[in-house]
Amino acid sequence: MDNMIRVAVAVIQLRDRILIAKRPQHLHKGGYWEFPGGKQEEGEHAEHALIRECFEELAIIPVKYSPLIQIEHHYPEKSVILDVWTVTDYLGVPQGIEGQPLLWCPIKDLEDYQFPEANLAIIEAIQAEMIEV
Ligand SMILES: Nc1nc2c([nH]c(=O)n2[C@H]2C[C@H](O)[C@@H](COP(=O)(O)OP(=O)(O)OP(=O)(O)O)O2)c(=O)[nH]1
Ligand SMILES: [Mg+2]
Repeated sequence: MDNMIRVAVAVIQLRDRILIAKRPQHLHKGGYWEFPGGKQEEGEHAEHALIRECFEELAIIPVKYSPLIQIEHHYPEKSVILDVWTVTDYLGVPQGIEGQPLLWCPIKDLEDYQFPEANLAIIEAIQAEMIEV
């Protein structure tokens, strides 16, 4: 489908925690928790979108990252392909550059937060693949 929106999503891991952010109220899925990220631009490589979104939303630069999962999801109002990456090292200290609240959530507690529907599969992948250290 050519009206799919491709989204780069960063699962930023520090030991047994993942960084989550609260989506600004005025956006699609506003008020839900999310993994930082955003829309891939026309002609942009997926990795570049990941790095750019981390910088724009958190002021960090990922240096160690790998693909985790790709999810196609159809919301009533739009269809997305979430291109999800695990980020295990980065430069800088994450800050909510767009005023979004940030939280380092223990991996085992992720299901206690309200995420968009498509994120269920991401949380399952995190809990299945990430070894708690
Ligand atoms: N960033 C992010 N987006 C998600 C997640 N789960 C999920 O369904 N989405 C959807 C919601 C949005 O429709 C889309 C991401 O768009 P976005 O609003 O973050 O895009 P963006 O940062 O480029 O922002 P903008 O273009 O609206 O300024 O993907 C998630 O965990 N993180
Ligand atoms: Mg975003």
